[in-house]
Amino acid sequence: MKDDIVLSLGSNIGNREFYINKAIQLLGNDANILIDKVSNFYETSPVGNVKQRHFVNIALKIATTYTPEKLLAVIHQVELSLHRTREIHWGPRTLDIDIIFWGDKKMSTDDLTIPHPETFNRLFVLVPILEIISKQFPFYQQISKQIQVLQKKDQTVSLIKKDAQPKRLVESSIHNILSAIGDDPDRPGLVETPDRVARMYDEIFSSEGLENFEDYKLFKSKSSNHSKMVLMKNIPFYSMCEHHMMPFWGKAHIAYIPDHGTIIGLSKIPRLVDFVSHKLSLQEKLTDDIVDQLNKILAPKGAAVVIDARHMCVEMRGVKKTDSSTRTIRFSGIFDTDQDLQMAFLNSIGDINGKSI
Ligand SMILES: Nc1ncnc2c1ncn2[C@@H]1O[C@H](COP(=O)(O)OP(=O)(O)OP(=O)(O)O)[C@@H](O)[C@H]1O
Ligand SMILES: Nc1nc2c(c(=O)[nH]1)N=C(CO)CN2
Repeated sequence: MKDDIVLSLGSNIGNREFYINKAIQLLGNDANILIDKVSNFYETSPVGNVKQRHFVNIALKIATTYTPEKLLAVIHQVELSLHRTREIHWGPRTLDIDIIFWGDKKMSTDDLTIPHPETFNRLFVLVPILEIISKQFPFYQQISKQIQVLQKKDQTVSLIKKDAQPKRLVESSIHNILSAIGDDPDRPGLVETPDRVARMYDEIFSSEGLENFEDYKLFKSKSSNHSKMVLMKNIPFYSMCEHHMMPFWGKAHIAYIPDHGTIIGLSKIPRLVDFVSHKLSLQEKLTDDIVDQLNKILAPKGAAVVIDARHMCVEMRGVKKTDSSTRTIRFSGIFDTDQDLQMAFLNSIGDINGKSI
């Protein structure tokens, strides 16, 4: 990991700051990528002939063990996860990531040109980059000179107030809530609470904005055993209900019948449960999400999910039914029609009378 690699990110559809933050998070989650510096966020006028909304742009300095081609593939995957489609050249997008510099490397293939060919025509690329590179960076002089040239043209690039960035928005909202409930957000016990809650939200809502579970590997097996039920039970999860933003938590029991010997790595099933539960949801929705994702990924002959959960919004407020638990069940494919299979699944997870978790 030696070259300073510089990326430019832009978004002009939906919640632009959210998409940019999510992309930073997804890139940072990759074990082969180290995020070294993140620039401020800028609102920029669209460059090119397409009439469209203003963009939010930032620059990242990263290090990676990937080759440029492999990094481009990872970038395309991140763009895809964030609903990026390629319709209009230079047109609106939820997210665009370009590789701008790779140290002082110059290369050009059918798929990749470094430095990015438009770099020195784009103020929205250069201004954020200048902020995160050192004076020793190979293109430093050229970048700062070209910024002065472009500033005389019609491209606008203005710093977005830090308060408009998602983490800051959560912090200021929590600060307001603390005041609104009659507490003093500035007392010693609470001064760090907004920052703590914002960081916690990053963790417990890490799947917000992501539709598809992608962290899995499928295997093909010829063994006839692999047409039998695969069942994983007692998978613990924590989620937050979308009605009250209060926790609900419990255990998921998941089974599927492989089709044509296609199976999924076992550790990926709990990861799938984490994926669907790390966003605002409902128990019913979580149950459906697990089945739907399994169907999408594996196309099994059938899938079955039982979730037993306790809900803070039922126990701590309103009806206050402490210790009550809720069971949701969903079958698909042959589980839907084969009652023997349903019973086999329910018997295997035990406790079909729904004893508390
Ligand atoms: N340095 C680079 N960084 C990212 N993509 C590049 C680069 N050089 C060439 N490409 C190629 O450009 C293709 C189109 O990229 P993309 O759809 O992001 O274009 P665009 O955003 O419309 O235009 P631009 O790349 O000028 O911002 C990519 O599939 C990739 O193969
Ligand atoms: N301001 C701004 N304009 C653009 C951008 C962008 O990210 N920011 N991206 C484009 C295509 O890559 C085309 N035009």
